[in-house]
Amino acid sequence: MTGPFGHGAEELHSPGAGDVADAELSASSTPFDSDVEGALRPRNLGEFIGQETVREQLDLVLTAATRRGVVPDHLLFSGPPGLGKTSLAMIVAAELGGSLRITSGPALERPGDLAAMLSNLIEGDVLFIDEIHRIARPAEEMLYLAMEDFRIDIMVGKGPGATSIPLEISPFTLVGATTRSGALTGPLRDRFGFTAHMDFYSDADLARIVSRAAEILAIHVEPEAAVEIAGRSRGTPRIANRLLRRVRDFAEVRADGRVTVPVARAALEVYEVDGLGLDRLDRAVLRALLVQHEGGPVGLSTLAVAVGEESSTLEEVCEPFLVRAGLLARTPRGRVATAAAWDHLGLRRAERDPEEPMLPVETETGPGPRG
Ligand SMILES: Nc1ncnc2c1ncn2[C@@H]1O[C@H](COP(=O)(O)OP(=O)(O)OP(=O)(O)O)[C@@H](O)[C@H]1O
Ligand SMILES: [Mg+2]
Repeated sequence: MTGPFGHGAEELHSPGAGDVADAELSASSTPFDSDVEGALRPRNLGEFIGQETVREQLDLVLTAATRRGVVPDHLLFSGPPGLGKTSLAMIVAAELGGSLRITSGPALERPGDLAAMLSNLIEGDVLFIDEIHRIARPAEEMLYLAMEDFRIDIMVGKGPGATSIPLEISPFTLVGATTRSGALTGPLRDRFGFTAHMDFYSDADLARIVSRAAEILAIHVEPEAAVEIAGRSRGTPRIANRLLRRVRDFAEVRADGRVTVPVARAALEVYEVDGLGLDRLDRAVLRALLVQHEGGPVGLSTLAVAVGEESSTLEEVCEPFLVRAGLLARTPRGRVATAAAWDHLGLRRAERDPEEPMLPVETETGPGPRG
């Protein structure tokens, strides 16, 4: 079917857009995972476990606005993947009784895409923009006016004859989520009235999350086994829920279906999740750092090439946890491994002449890091 919008629709499938979709698939979860994730999402602030500070602050913002009868300020949730940003956005809409419109930075390539969403909002709606740091510049500029004055300017025509028509939009609350708040421009960041910095969860909170998920999925998990799974979940609820499902598979196929500590341990060994919760990619990164680069310092992009991953995946997914676990440090000269990293992989640093300069690091695959 070809119509006046045929061309526009084709633009959506430009190679660039395809790359984005692929990157998203590999960086987050498979469609099947997200189905189950939906069932496990906390539905209100009371069900949301952990992040006490964020919960208290958010509760105040929402309660105060509701009492005054106004729409709450725009909210920004920042933190590594899987910590509950999308869940919190859904909770905000539920607590306010408005409906939730979901989009993402990469989907808002042209300002027209955003204008369509904004002009369809009704008062009290929550507009959720995931990965807001990836929004294209023209759409971002439209957002400034929309966030501040609940107004957008629609451009009509092209060239010198173009005019802009102001359009009122209904008061709404924008909820932005980002894994890289540092990548947000100053003007955009300044327009949020509240920023929630989500931190990794404690093992105790993760154990509660595992037990809650086990109950919803009707899996028998002993309390100590929940603690065992929690300890290997890299401080991340999404990983805790995923490990629980893999442990359940193992328990059903190789045991009597009940998850005990020995069952959990054996299962996690099969899935190559080690005692600290490092997975295959985390270990590959550490190994490249230790073996190929003698513990660093080495640039992030060099490490990414060594393990065949995108730099952004390393930076947003692996690195925050490796730093938190005390295995990796960031220095102005690059990433360095800590003593704990050598111990964890059971490797020993080669004896070296202390006078010998640390850089540049040459590897058998070619010259060392550039830039
Ligand atoms: N505080 C919590 N209590 C219980 N379950 C949680 C909590 N936070 C997250 N989860 C679970 O973890 C899953 C992932 O959370 P969510 O999708 O909200 O993360 P996210 O921060 O949006 O991740 P991404 O950056 O990858 O989009 C949810 O499906 C939910 O089941
Ligand atoms: Mg999300």
